[in-house]
Parts: sequence; C-alpha cells; structure tokens
Amino acid sequence: MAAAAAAAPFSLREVLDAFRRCVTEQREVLLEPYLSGWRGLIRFLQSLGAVFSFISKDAVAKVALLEGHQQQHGFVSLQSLVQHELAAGPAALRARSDSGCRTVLRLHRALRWLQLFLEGLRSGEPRTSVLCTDAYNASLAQHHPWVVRKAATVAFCALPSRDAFLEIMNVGSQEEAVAMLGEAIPYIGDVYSITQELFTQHKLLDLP
Ligand SMILES: CCCCCCCC/C=C\CCCCCCCC(=O)N[C@@H](COP(=O)(O)O)[C@H](O)/C=C/CCCCCCCCCCCCC
Repeated sequence: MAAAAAAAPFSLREVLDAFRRCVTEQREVLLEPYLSGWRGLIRFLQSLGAVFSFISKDAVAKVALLEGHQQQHGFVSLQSLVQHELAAGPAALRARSDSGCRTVLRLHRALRWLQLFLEGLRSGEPRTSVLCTDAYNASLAQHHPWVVRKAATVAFCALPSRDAFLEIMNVGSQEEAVAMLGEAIPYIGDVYSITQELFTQHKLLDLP
C-alpha cells in the first residue's frame, strides 16, 4: 500500500481534496488530511529531480515528525496539537526543537508560498522561476538564512515551464488545470488563514 502510494503520479485533484477535507464546520484544521496534502505535494517535488532534494528532504522530515506526534498523542487537529504542547507552558514550548508547533509553523509558512505560487501560475505568467522566486520572497525567504535563500533561488531556475506544470497536474487540458487551480487556492487559503489566526492568538508565529 505504502509502495503503491509512493509510485502514484502527482494529482492536483488529490491535493485539492486533501486540503478541502482539512477544515471542519468548527473551523478546526484536521491533521490527517493536512499531512496527506503535504505528502502529495512532496511527491510532486520529488518528481522534479535531484536539484530539489534538499527541499523535499526537509519537508519529508517535517511531515514525519508530525506523523510521529500524531501517532504518539492521537491528535486529530492542529488545534489539539497546539493545546497539548502549550499546556507545558510557553517557555517549555519555545525551548523545544522538536515540537509539533514549530514544525507546523515551518509548513504553514510554506503553505503561504504555495498559495502565492499557485495564484501566479493561474495568472498566466509563463516564467515559473520568476513566479516561484516572487512567492518565496514574499513568504519563506524572510525566515531563511542567506545560504538557504541562495540555494533555493538557484534551484528555482531548474523549474519546468508553466505548460509542463499544468500538464503534470494530471487534470486534463490547460483550461481544466487552470480551473482546478481556481478551485484549490481558496481551500489552501482557508487552511492558511485558520492556522495564522491560531498561531497569532497563542503568540506562536516566531517560534525558534
Ligand atoms: C502543480 C503545482 C503544484 C506545486 C507543487 C509544489 C510542491 C512543493 C512541495 C513542497 C514544498 C516544500 C516545502 C518546504 C518546507 C520548508 C520549511 C522550512 O522553511 N524549512 C527551513 C527551516 O527549518 P528549520 O531549520 O527551522 O527546522 C529549512 O532550513 C529549509 C530548508 C530547505 C529549503 C526550503 C526552501 C523552500 C522553497 C519553497 C519550495 C519551492 C518548491 C518549488 C517547486 C515547485
């Protein structure tokens, strides 16, 4: 089953479905579809080749850490994970380098990158490296040291063309792919906004 999942081609529809399933009526973010969405995105990144492996390895490690916390404590939502870790006190939480909160925060910032990048792809701009760099500079870059920023911007130059991106999404014609982006972006934006509010409320947006 796991091997079949690893070999399956990327499908934007699957990622969209995962992020659509994330948000409950009570505006909680469910951990299982959240991580499933990330696994789909990572599969796509891995298919782009070795130049992106330093990025996918980091994302894989972060998803694995959260899967471990989820299994150990039975967390259902991001909210329950945050409540559980905050119970030890904010200072204890800040001192941990393996907390679920700091790891979610890293993926949360990357989700903002994804939202901006997909909006750019949808807009019709053909230069994916420009789209990716702009999205990165407006989100993750401010949290990365110079050497990571440099490596990331070099890797972005190896990105496939917009047409290739739309094809890899595996959702049919270019028009259908663009329409699906239009459907996916609000779901991703919703997950981002709820998480941003949760982390703002608990003053967790600067966890080291
Ligand atoms: C059809 C369109 C679909 C688009 C699919 C995009 C697929 C993207 C998949 C995964 C995104 C990567 C997520 C990266 C998470 C980075 C988290 C982070 O900030 N980590 C840094 C800090 O961690 P700690 O040290 O504090 O634990 C870590 O230093 C980062 C290292 C790697 C560099 C990260 C660069 C991120 C660039 C943004 C992703 C670009 C992917 C381009 C592919 C289209």
